[in-house]
Amino acid sequence: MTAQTQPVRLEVSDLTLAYGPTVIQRNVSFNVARGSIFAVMGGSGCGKSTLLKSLIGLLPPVTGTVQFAGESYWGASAERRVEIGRGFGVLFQNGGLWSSLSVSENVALPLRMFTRLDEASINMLVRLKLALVGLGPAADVMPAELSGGMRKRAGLARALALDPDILFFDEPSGGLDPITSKRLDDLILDLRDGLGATIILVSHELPSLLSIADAGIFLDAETRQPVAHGSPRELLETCDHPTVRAFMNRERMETVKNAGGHRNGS
Ligand SMILES: Nc1ncnc2c1ncn2[C@@H]1O[C@H](COP(=O)(O)OP(=O)(O)OP(=O)(O)O)[C@@H](O)[C@H]1O
Repeated sequence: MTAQTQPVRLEVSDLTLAYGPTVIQRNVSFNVARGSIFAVMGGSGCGKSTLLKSLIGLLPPVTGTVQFAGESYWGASAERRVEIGRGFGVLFQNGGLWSSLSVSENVALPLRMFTRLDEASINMLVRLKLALVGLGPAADVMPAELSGGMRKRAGLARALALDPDILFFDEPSGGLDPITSKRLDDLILDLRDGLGATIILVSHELPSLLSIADAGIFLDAETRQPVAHGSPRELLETCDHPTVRAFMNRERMETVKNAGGHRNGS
């Protein structure tokens, strides 16, 4: 079964998002199929992170609905929203690690907070999650000692700690060199293909978008609404909206420029 024929995992209808009186986006509607990677695209400041916030419980929409597996998220009680949120795994832009905790303590944190597992079980799960992202040997390392790519992978291990139903990634490859970024993309594809994960991803890294996303939406900062729906490849090849074209061309130029750029370890 392809991603397109899978049941809908997330359904967003007619969202309006605002900070106080300032509307950031309106008329935002899309579906995400179970086991697919969905990209939220658009230029700087168009509202990608704001949309993500409204999906993970940090910003109530002004109007519209968000449904997970058919259940209205913002229509549910606060207690129920916490329960639904237990099924979310979130990877923040900089990895979002606690600097005073080692890598393994960071990954253990959600297990300690949200489960009644004993220490031995927590240790075993932490080892499993770190192995999954290739960070087994770095279990005792402090975040400050990690490279950018390792920090993202540690954040990913923590996002996976509670075996989430759905993963949200904010700029997973932002700030990484092309090789490290490609490794992270491969890891994200493994999560989809190996574990059947459903992933919502905010990104403006074109190579990454093209290689991993199955579908997506393009938000426009000027009109404050979505101007295109489709996979990044479809938008690149067929969309003639000027903002989308400008984004694709600019990101392509950036990619060419960065191809000879710096190389960090991962
Ligand atoms: N807490 C906030 N209060 C008021 N305005 C905000 C807040 N957070 C973001 N904004 C504004 O909302 C708009 C959208 O911001 P957002 O971070 O969602 O955009 P983005 O597309 O994720 O940008 P980028 O790609 O640069 O990260 C911007 O104009 C931003 O200044």
